[in-house]
Amino acid sequence: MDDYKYLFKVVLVGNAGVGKTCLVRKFTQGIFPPGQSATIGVDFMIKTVKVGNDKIKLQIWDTAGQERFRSITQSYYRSAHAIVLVYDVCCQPSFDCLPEWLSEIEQYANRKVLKIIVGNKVDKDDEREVPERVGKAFATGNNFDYFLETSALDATNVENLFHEVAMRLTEAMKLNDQRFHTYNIDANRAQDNISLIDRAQQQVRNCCNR
Ligand SMILES: Nc1nc2c(ncn2[C@@H]2O[C@H](COP(=O)(O)OP(=O)(O)OP(=O)(O)O)[C@@H](O)[C@H]2O)c(=O)[nH]1
Repeated sequence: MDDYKYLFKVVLVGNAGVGKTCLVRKFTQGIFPPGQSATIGVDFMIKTVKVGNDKIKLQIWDTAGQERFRSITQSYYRSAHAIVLVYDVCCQPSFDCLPEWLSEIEQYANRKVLKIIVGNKVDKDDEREVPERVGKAFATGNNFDYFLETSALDATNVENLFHEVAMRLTEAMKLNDQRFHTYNIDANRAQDNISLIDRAQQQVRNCCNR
């Protein structure tokens, strides 16, 4: 049976060629696709993970990094629970474009979206152009919720990335549920109060009517 506690929509964005599709396929299918071609528009894959005893369904949207698809991909931001902004640690221009991606996120995504930044391709350490501390500083300085370096090729941190997303969203959702529950209890109490007042007024009215 397809039972799960929550379904979360996770959207990957970032420059063309940074490895978004490879990250998604490594996580969902366990493979590093050879000769991965550029994404056209958007694509999505689903994987269920466990957070504690809860089954969480992740609907992972892989968007095209190419500029010509930007207007299509922008429409996927709004309903995202989490946005994973990916750059390539061996490609300085992909890091330099992060402010542009950030302003898109701020413009199109929900204000409360979980914002994660990922530096991919750490397996090519000898070709690294962006030091880890620089990525981390960008993440902290721009209020990202989480920063991680990954490799879709050798699987470094790929599971960690999506599990962290699932865990943080589940925590947020449970907190929200609790608040909602408390709100309902308060609302019920308020109802009780109103009905008590009503009854009291009724009695007063009855008294006066007598
Ligand atoms: N060494 C190494 N190469 C990677 C890694 N991830 C992706 N690649 C390579 O980078 C290239 C682009 O990967 P994609 O996953 O297609 O990149 P993308 O971000 O989805 O690109 P668009 O679909 O055009 O936006 C491919 O040749 C991959 O084989 C990685 O972690 N390490």
